[in-house]
Amino acid sequence: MYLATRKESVASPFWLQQPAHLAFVAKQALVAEAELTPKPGLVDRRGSGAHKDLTLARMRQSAEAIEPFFALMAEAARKHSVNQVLRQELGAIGRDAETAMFAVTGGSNAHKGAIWVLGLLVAAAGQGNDHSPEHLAARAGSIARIPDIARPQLVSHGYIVQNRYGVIGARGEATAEFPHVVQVGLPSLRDARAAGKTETASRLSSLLSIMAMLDDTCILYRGGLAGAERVKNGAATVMKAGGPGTRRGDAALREFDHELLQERLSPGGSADLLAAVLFLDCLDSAAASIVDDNSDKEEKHGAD
Ligand SMILES: CC(C)(COP(=O)(O)OP(=O)(O)OC[C@H]1O[C@@H](n2cnc3c(N)ncnc32)[C@H](O[C@H]2O[C@H](COP(=O)(O)OP(=O)(O)OP(=O)(O)O)[C@@H](O)[C@H]2O)[C@@H]1O)[C@@H](O)C(=O)NCCC(=O)NCCS
Ligand SMILES: Nc1ncnc2[nH]cnc12
Repeated sequence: MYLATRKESVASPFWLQQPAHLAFVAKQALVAEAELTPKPGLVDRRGSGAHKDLTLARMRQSAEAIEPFFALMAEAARKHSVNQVLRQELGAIGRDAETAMFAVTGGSNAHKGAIWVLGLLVAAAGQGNDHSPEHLAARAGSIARIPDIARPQLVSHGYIVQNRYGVIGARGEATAEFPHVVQVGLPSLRDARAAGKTETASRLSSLLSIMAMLDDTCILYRGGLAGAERVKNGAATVMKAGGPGTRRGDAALREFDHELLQERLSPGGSADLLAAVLFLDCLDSAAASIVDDNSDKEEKHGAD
């Protein structure tokens, strides 16, 4: 049986490229991220983590509310090449999605970063039939590098932290073509699966690997440089202890979660990037399994 290898370019069938389908996969990635338990400092099935204004129900409502906007982004991307007109349309749709998110969450910021990250990846996926993670991240990066000329001058947490500490933040992650998604989170997810870990432990491993490396502006805003250093070290300690799904790794994870709750630190940026990992993994696996199925049929025909 022919198995597509990761380096090969796998053409996705047309239905995988449909805006509604891409939006559904993006929404599911957000719901899967929110439901993944136990995540350090974040909202999960156990409760609100280090947040006062977010709950799992609100995260789900937010994901539902922004799903139609992902479909509009994919639709816009089909109509244009990577150019300024597309960038403006995506920016306008993204801001409408933020408004819809704030409306259903009563003003809480559940998914602003995710609208940005997944919006760009959905747009990239809407533009063609190569759904390999590397290709989508590169195309999304080239959209993100086009200036958003209609952007209102907002003093966001990310803006404050970028000026204070010189980190690149959510915008820099995208313009650099999502290194923490493609080079850190996705390999970690797949390595953990290959090592026989459960899907939950594999997703948690992916999250912790990202947390150990990312300059998360949410952590920096609340905890400063010292807090950010403690979070990176804490996540690395869990991974060095064997990672989630091992006795020592789970014990280290419990301790780490406790520390984040005490210090009110929540890695929202890392959570968004985990959702991006799950989105890319789903598209890639779907395309690869379809190639696998078709090739199997071709082989049988050949043998007849
Ligand atoms: C380009 C934008 C991302 C705006 O950039 P800016 O730097 O101004 O960003 P912020 O408003 O601070 O939001 C960025 C969000 O991105 C997530 N994030 C953080 N660090 C990283 C990173 N290194 N890489 C990737 N992503 C990162 C994070 O989102 C999550 O955290 C949110 C909660 O954060 P915050 O509000 O700070 O914290 P609270 O707990 O609510 O506050 P307090 O309680 O402490 O007061 C949560 O939403 C998660 O999603 C950052 O918040 C982009 O948004 C933009 O330009 N949008 C305009 C529309 C557009 O063009 N859209 C494009 C569509 S394709
Ligand atoms: N699970 C989660 N908890 C808190 N903030 C988040 N931002 C994105 N996902 C999150």
